[in-house]
Parts: sequence; C-alpha cells; structure tokens
Amino acid sequence: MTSLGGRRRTSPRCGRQVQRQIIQSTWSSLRTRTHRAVRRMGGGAKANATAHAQWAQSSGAVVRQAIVDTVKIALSDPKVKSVVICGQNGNFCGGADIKEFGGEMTGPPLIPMIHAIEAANKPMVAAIEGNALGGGLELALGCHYRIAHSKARLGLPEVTLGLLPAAGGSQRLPRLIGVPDALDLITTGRIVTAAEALRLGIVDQVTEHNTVDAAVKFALSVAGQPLDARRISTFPCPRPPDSDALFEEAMRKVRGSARGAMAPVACVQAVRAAATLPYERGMEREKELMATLFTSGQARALQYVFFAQRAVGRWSMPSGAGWDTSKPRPVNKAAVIGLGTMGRGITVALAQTGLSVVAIETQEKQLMEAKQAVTSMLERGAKRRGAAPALDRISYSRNIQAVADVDLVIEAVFEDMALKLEVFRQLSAFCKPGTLLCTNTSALDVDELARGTPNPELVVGMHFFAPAHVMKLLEVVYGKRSSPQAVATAMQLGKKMGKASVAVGNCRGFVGNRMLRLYVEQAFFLLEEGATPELVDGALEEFGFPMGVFRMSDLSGLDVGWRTRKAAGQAQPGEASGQSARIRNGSRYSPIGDLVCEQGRFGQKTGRGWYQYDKPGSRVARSDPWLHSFLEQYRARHGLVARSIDRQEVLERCLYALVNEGFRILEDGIAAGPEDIDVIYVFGYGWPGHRGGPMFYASTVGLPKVLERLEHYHQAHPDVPDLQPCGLLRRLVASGSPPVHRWREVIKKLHSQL
Ligand SMILES: CCC[C@H](O)CC(=O)SCCNC(=O)CCNC(=O)[C@H](O)C(C)(C)COP(=O)([O-])OP(=O)([O-])OC[C@H]1O[C@@H](n2cnc3c(N)ncnc32)[C@H](O)[C@@H]1OP(=O)([O-])[O-]
Repeated sequence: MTSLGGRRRTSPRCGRQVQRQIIQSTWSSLRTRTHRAVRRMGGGAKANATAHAQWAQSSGAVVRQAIVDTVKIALSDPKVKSVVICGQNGNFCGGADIKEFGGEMTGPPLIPMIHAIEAANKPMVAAIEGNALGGGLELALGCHYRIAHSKARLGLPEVTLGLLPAAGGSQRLPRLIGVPDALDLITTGRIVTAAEALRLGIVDQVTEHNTVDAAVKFALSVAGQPLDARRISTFPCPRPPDSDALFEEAMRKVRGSARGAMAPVACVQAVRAAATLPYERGMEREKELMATLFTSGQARALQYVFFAQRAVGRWSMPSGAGWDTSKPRPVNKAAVIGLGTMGRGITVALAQTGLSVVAIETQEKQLMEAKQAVTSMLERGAKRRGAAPALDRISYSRNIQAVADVDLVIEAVFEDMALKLEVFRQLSAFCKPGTLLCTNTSALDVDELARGTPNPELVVGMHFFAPAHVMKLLEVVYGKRSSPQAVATAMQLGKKMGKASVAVGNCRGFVGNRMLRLYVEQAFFLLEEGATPELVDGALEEFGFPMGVFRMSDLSGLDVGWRTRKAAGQAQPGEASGQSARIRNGSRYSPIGDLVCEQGRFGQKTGRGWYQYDKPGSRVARSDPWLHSFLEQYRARHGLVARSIDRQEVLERCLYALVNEGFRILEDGIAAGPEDIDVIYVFGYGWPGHRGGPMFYASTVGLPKVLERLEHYHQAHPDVPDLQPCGLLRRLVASGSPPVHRWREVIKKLHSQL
C-alpha cells in the first residue's frame, strides 16, 4: 500500500503485477517537448518566485523526478505558501512520451505524483500555456486550480492513440465537468480552446497576459485557504438522472463509429466507472482497461500512424532533394481555376488558411452557384469554430487573366488532358514569372501537363480528396522536372491547410488510386465467382472500413470509374458473351461495372447502383433483387459457376492485392517509404487507423503469410498478373521480414542495385 498524502491506494493484486508494470511504464516519460519549471513562491503579500527549477532534458523520468523533488521541497518549506506548475517555451505539456511506451519504467510513476500534488496542503496552481494534452492535462487536473492563456489548447487525445486517459483523467474529468461533456471529450479526443475549457469548467481563469504571472498572482490570493473543496478526486461524480440510457447511447454511438476500435469503447467504460464507483475503484478500473488497450495491437497501430503522419513531412525525391534542403516560396495569394465540387472545396480550404484567393470560373451561372456554395461552406465552418467567415478573402472572376498577381494556381477543371493543357497554356501566358502551377488531377500525367508549359519545374500535382475542405489528405505529385522548391511550397501549403500532405512520384493514379484499382478489380472478380455486393461490403466493413467497396462506389458514382475505363479503352459498349468479353490485353477483366452503368445505374444519385435507394440522392442502401438476378444471368452467360466465398477470402483477395501494389509502388520509388502509403490510406481512403494502414497491416499479418496467400491466389488465377507477388515483398521475406520501420533500408539497397 502506498500512502499518498493521507489517500490510500489499493495495491494491485498479484495476478496484475505484469499489468501494473505495463501501466507504469506508460508513465516512463511525461513529455512537454519543452522543459518544465516548477516555481515556488515565497510567502508574504508579494509574489516571489524563490526557486525556479528547469530540466534540460524532456525525458519523462527526469521531469517527473524533478517535479516530485521540487514539490516536496516546496511543501516542506514553511516560507512557501503556494506552488505554480508551468511549462516552458510557451507549452505546458503534450502528455506522455509515446516513444517510451512499453519500455522499462524508470523514475517515479505519474499517478502517485499527481495524487501527491492533489493531496498537498498548499494551493497547487497549473499555469497552462500552449498545449495541455493527455498526461499534461491530467497533471493539471491534479492541481487545485488551473489558469490558462487564451491561446491554450486542452484535451485528452489518448483515444486517438488507442489508449484512454489513465492517470486519473477518466476519473477526474467527469467529476469536474459532468458525464456528458467528459464523455464527449474523452471518447473523441477533441481538443478545446481555453474559452471552451472555461465554459466547461476545466479551467478557473483565462488570461490574455503572461500566464505564469497571472497564476502567481492567483496562487498568492488563495494562499492559506482551505483546499478540501478543490481536490477533484474527492468530488462526487454528478450523475444525470437518465445515466444508464446516456451510457448506452454513448456505447451505441462509439461502437457505430469506432468500427472495431477498442479504445473508444474502453473510454465509455472508464467514464461509466467514474459515474458509478468510488474514486479508488474507478482508478482500478481505469488501470485494467488501460492494460488491455496497451497490450492490444490497436494502440501500436495508432501510435505508428501518429509518427507516420510526422514522418511524411520529411519528404524526399529520388534526386535526393527533400524537406531539409528545399526552401518553400512564400504564398500569399492563390487562384483556383474551375469551381466544380473540387474547386469549391479547395477555395474554402485556402481561404480558411488565411490566403487571398481568386476563384475563377468562365461560366457565369456556374460562377454564381459556386459563390453561393463557397459562402455557405465558409459560414458553416466559421459557425462551428466560433470565428468570422473568411468571405472577404475571396474574389470571384470569369476572366483567367485575374491570375496575374497570384503566387500559386490550383487548376481544378474537368479531368480531361486537352482541356487541362489549354488551361496551363493560358496560365503560362498570364501568370507573373515564378508562379507555381498546380493541377488537382486524380490520375492524369503530371509530366505531360508540365511539358506543355515553358517552365515545367514550376508544375506539381496537388491531388485533393472530396470534399477538399474536409478531407485531411493531400497527395503532392512531383513530375520528372518539378523543382524541389515547387514541391516544398506545395507541401508547406498543404500543412498550412491542416492536411496530411504526402509527396509522391508521378504515375497513373499516383499512390492512392493506383492501389485502389486492384482492390476494386478483385471485388468485381469476386462477384463473378459467386459473391454479392453485400458479402464483399460486409467483410470490408467488419474489417473497419466505413464503407465497403460497392457502397462507396454508389456514393461516389459508378460513372466516374466507367468514364476512366472508357478513356483507357477497357470499357466497350455492349457485351459479347464468352470468355473474350472478360479479357483485355491478355489479362482477366470484369465488365460487370460497365454493364451496370449501361443500365443508367450510377449509384445514389440515380437511386440505383450496386444497391437500391428510396429515391435518387437518398443514402440508405438496400439489397436489390434486380442486381442479384443480373449477377446470376451474367454468370450463366459466361459459363461461370457460382461457388461459396467466405469473408476471409474477400479480405485476402481485396487487401493483399492492394498491399501487393503498395510494394510495387515502393519498388518503383513512387512512394519513399511505407509510412507514405499508410498515411494516404488512413487519411484519404478510410483505412481503419487502428489497423495502421495497408503496409503496416501486412507487417502485422506477417509478410511470409501475405506472400504465401498471394502465391496461392496467383496460382488459382493465372490470368490476373497483378496477383503475382512483388519482388520487393519476396526480398523483404528473404531478408527475414524486418519490421516496417526498417523497410526503407531494404528499399534503398534495392534501388542502389538497380
Ligand atoms: C497511463 C497514462 C496514459 C496517458 O494518459 C497517456 C498520454 O499522455 S498519451 C499522450 C497524449 N498526448 C497526445 O496525444 C499529444 C500528441 N502530440 C501532439 O498532438 C502534438 O505533437 C502537439 C500538439 C503536442 C505539438 O504539435 P506540433 O507543435 O505541431 O509538433 P509535432 O506534432 O510535429 O511534434 C513535434 C515532435 O514531437 C514529437 N511528439 C509530439 N508529441 C509527442 C508525444 N506525446 N510523444 C512522443 N513524441 C511526441 C513528434 O513525433 C515530433 O517529433 P519529430 O521527430 O520532430 O517528428
């Protein structure tokens, strides 16, 4: 038993020894990225920092040890009346150091440290500047008072890392702000502004001035006052009258949106424990739940995604140029050409970033409609953020010459090479020298577009995802002649827009759509062989995708892929029966999608697609008997005998085909590393984050197994060359299947030998 300022904590039972070790090891470092200071204040009327401890290292153990030691000195020094805990360099604390999770625990554990702070008999005040996240906010919740700067951000984002706030956060926050708001913050990981934190009751005061000075002043004003009513762990948890229904609803909601993710469910369970159990027992429950999450592969996957998202910022091109050698150009004013769905979203995203934007559309009617749509998108976004809409940052024009003074143009006209070439020709004539020309194509050849301009080094692809102001992914596509500075500028702009920006090479479909083609193709083949859209979608949704391939296709429109296949000469009108109708260039081809389109079934917008809908535009997909009998007739015409297909085969065929193409992309040098592919899939294609992205997933399945299954399916379907395992996959398996963070070494070696 450990005695903490009079509070008794139950020691873990024998069988939990390992769990306890794991939990404690998560606290091996509390990280601020900056150094931390604990300021002790001298007694008397004047605020006087009598000691100021700083730590040169952000190692958690060192930081915790220093906090423990300094607090101990402050509490035993009769001259010290109150204590202020602050960060340094404008940042309170970003939480535990994720890199150290799973390592050996050193230094004092965090939970007793926070308990000791809360149990102190002198006022402990948290001075919050910058971020107070995760363990950082939990530390602040252990203090008796919290003073925040108006620009501070507070939250418990552990759920996004596959965890829960397990240093008492799940038990203190509901006691402080009530169950409904705590549930919202803990299950979503949503970060709030200081103003919202004040409104919710998380902080006691918000200041526009020097936070530490304000906290010192405040700490002096409360010196000597009783603290019993300030210890959050002793608060009864306010229980709404209908709390059972509330928790059931919360559980239903997270199960619906979490798609198999464990952490949001554990977060609801932990908050429920806060509402129903005494604090000590709630803490035990928090610990148990955390132990389960901590040892799950999901936390590892989500933490991999966290670091992958940062790794893609350190981009490089095959020439060796990259983020550390290329300086972006300043972009103050940008233009968007073509105000269809994509152009409108891009305009909103740019304006919200604070740039001046010229939005250009040659058709008067389209321009007016776009203006209205952009205005309402900006107003809705501003309302959500509680800010003024950036309407005055945008000017609208029908004249392409309005690009004359912009620093960067994003072309978002119809996906047609001839049209885009003409737009680029005009842009080259009207833009000032040095203006960056970006194309928002999803598949067209960036090099061909660049060749049509006098300055191909200024051309890059910026592949946004619809809706462009919402979706977090941006593929920045460099062509053969794109300058590193142009890439750096597009990458920096993407970052400013809050996008996960990934630099990739130029090829058909770039990274995301190139891999997707294989995934969709396998789904079509499975229909031919006996599956239904319901079976395929069910398997993929159970895996964690928000929508299976057919529901997704209904949403985005079947005609989009049909148009691409027609342009590529694959989709041919009408259908001959027999095998030749299912072969293109010597490989297996399924015309099923083309035939469905020929019936005018384009998905939700026509009320019919792979499923049926109540009316055009409706979103609720229902099974369609027409489609099932169409599939039967199709199989009969082609002499195909339906066989029974299970969910495992659906997953293996669709996902391993996609992963195999990912290996080819790495082999070709189109993506620099597996992290690039994984970020693209998690942020742009609905790949479940708790499975870490396709390449990470392959590593968790085991590369030898992926290789063996691909060999098996390739043998069974020799007419599908894409199922042939990629050389890089074989090479990785031959080199002992190294962990994903070491694949780059193998890839580098491969490229150096080519
Ligand atoms: C048992 C109790 C459990 C407890 O409740 C668990 C926790 O507290 S879980 C934690 C809950 N806390 C969170 O979930 C907060 C996670 N962190 C964030 O949200 C943002 O990093 C933050 C807002 C703090 C700063 O944003 P920004 O200014 O744009 O900066 P940036 O994002 O570019 O990062 C710069 C560098 O710092 C690195 N790094 C950052 N944080 C961590 C970390 N915790 N760890 C390790 N490293 C971290 C990051 O990788 C990057 O490294 P590099 O080598 O330069 O690529």
